[in-house]
Amino acid sequence: MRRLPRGSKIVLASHNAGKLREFSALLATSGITVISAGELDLPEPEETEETFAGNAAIKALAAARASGLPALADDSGFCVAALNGQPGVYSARWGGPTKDMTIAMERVHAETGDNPDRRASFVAALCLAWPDGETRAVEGQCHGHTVWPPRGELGHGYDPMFIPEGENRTFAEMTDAEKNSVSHRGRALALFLSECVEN
Ligand SMILES: O=c1nc[nH]c2c1ncn2[C@H]1C[C@H](O)[C@@H](COP(=O)(O)OP(=O)(O)OP(=O)(O)O)O1
Ligand SMILES: [Mg+2]
Repeated sequence: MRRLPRGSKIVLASHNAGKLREFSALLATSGITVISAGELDLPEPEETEETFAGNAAIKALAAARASGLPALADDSGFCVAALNGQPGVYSARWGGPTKDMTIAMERVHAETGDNPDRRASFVAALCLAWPDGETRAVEGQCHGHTVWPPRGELGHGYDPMFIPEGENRTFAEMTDAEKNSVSHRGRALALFLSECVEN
């Protein structure tokens, strides 16, 4: 399996500002230079797969082919036990056409109702794609539980309604560095750096 040389320039195949901010902090000391899909004006492909890994591959391959550079995509979501793992790969779509995360959190709350099972987790699948079509995937998870009402102004997405195991603050009450040290994305990226980048 091909590894990414240290010093590589890659495309971060995401249009999500919150993810991009977390990735730039996580990659700051890696020696990898990143340019975002937005900076290259790359389109957002349709996420037609039923799995995080499948959708991450769609996004990474589209960006790698369009840019001629290796591309790293993140497909992630919020999986609520009381909702049989929903919204899952539909997490962004639960926010409607404008991806309004207040609407998405309210829908999770409404559909959970008075179910006492508050377990939830975040999942992030990362896919590195090369312009010739080779791909490499890793996954990270972060388990915890939901709270209502939402708390905190930091973070993004469903962060204000999620408390990771061993914490009493929501992700939106933690700094990026604190969140990255335990999050699904932080864990997936640590695996990516150890398995997919030359050391
Ligand atoms: O750390 C997180 N903290 C809170 N919420 C999160 C997180 N990670 C993913 N999420 C939510 C946001 C979005 O509703 C969905 C991802 O959807 P997903 O398609 O992967 O991303 P996206 O459409 O926002 O941007 P893009 O596809 O361009 O990367 O899960
Ligand atoms: Mg998306």
